[in-house]
Amino acid sequence: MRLKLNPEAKTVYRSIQEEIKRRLVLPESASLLDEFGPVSDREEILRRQAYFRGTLPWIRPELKDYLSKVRHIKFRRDFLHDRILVVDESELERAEKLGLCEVTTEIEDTEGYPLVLSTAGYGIDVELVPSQIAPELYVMPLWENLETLKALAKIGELTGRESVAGEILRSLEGLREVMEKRKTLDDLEELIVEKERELNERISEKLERFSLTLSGKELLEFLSELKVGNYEAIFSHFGEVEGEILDLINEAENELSERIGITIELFSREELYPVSVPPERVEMLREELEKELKVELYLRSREILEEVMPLLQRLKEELSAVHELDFLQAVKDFAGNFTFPKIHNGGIAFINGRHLFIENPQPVSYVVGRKPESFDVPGSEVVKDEKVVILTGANSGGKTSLLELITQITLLAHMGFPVPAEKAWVEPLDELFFFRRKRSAYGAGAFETALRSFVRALRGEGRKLILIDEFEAITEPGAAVKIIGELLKVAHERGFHVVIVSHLGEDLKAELPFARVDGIEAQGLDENLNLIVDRQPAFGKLGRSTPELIVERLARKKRGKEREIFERVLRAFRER
Ligand SMILES: Nc1ncnc2c1ncn2[C@@H]1O[C@H](COP(=O)(O)OP(=O)(O)OP(=O)(O)O)[C@@H](O)[C@H]1O
Repeated sequence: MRLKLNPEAKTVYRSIQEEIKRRLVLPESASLLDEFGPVSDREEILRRQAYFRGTLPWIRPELKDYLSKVRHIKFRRDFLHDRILVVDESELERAEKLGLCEVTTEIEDTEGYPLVLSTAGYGIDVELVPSQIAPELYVMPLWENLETLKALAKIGELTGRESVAGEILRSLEGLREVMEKRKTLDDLEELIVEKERELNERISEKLERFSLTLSGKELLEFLSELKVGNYEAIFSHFGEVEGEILDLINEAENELSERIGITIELFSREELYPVSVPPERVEMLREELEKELKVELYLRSREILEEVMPLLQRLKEELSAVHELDFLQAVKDFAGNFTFPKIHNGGIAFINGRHLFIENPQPVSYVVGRKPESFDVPGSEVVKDEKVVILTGANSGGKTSLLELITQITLLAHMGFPVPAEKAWVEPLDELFFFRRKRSAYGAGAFETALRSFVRALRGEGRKLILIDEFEAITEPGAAVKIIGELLKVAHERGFHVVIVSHLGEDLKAELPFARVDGIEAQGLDENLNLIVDRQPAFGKLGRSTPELIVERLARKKRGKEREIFERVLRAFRER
């Protein structure tokens, strides 16, 4: 059963959700939070508390960095055009149904396919299962998500639950060499152009040096040999250079071969300078390389998949568990130093509660309904398990904030979450109402609306907590006492718990003997007439109002006749 909330209580619930949501690192984890909506069922609350008690201690702050690196790994079925499967007539239908690649019974059809697989002994031997026909469909998504796998392995270490990712990563190492060659293939043209340029540079250097050595005495010899027609000597001179250039070309080709893993003759030997690679030769090389790599990638993938296949189910589970971990780290970050409330019987109480949205709030202790035995807050001796409480006090004393704090603690408790307090007791409710003061609403219309919502909260049965912020602001004080007084009597008769903020504490108290009046006490005013407030309400004690404090301050400050008048006004307050 869900805890019913009126619109303003719902708004508080949403702001709590937002606080937790903004701590998630993966947006998809948000759906988990929705499963923790407030419920009225005591068993369910206790079950959730047990769940958090069991899981939150495992959550470490470093987890967040690794969770943010996890991406969903998608394994997609695909039709692969680079392979053909040769099968026996009897298997044809089953093979085609797999829909992974072209299937045939004729060996002639395999022409032009880099990969020929067969269940009938005509190519690489396979069985009719996707993991043998298209192992790349499993292995490539893993390879493309190395970061995710590394993060999962680390998350496993951090949470003390060993991940299968480590083992998968070790198997995937077997793919590195092929993948590096593939990368070289992508950059093939660039690589060759670069080699060509480098080679031509070196040859041109050599030629330059050669022309220089020829410039002196040698040139004269050269000419004289030319005159007598001694061509052999001339050629041997040139031959030496030619040999050196060929050496350079071989060296460059060897380097390239090593990079791409096959032996090649790329550069033309006809024209030695400048050397160049004919484009058709680059194309041929590319095709040959591609074919080789396809086969290599297939074989490697198949080997790896054999090791990895039994781990994939666990991997999937770990990937979805990541969202749960993300949810838990957000809860821990939000509620790390909170406490689990005790399930209470009759009302709500907390010691040193801290408002969620006030920075460095003064902790406040409060009780509505049955006072727990260990509620040992100073001044609480006067508390008599009152279900209806009238909260009074100076302007800006923190009355609205206290109602908000009660709402926050109630909501979190019903979500099964820990609450921002040192100790807390919460009775599982059926309904929670929070009525804010409508600052801009005046006049009969606004009054009527407020009255109707209050009465709606009062009708019907169930365990209810009703929080009302200053109802009389929209009506005359005299009428307000009558209306509020009567409505609070109804609430009391029905056993509902109510906290109502009001400046009419004194008058209401006279009408309602069963109610408690608490006051947020201003301790005084500072020299700028700012209130010095103790946010902790005093139990069973009316809070002094701001005008009273101002009168008091003036009475203390002034002299003579003026002072006498101020003192008389002050006495009027005290005698009320
Ligand atoms: N426990 C607290 N610790 C620190 N600051 C607080 C606390 N409670 C309230 N305040 C601050 O005091 C200011 C006034 O609070 P709030 O509006 O709740 O007072 P109020 O009594 O409802 O005032 P009003 O009489 O105008 O309705 C706010 O700025 C709020 O942030």
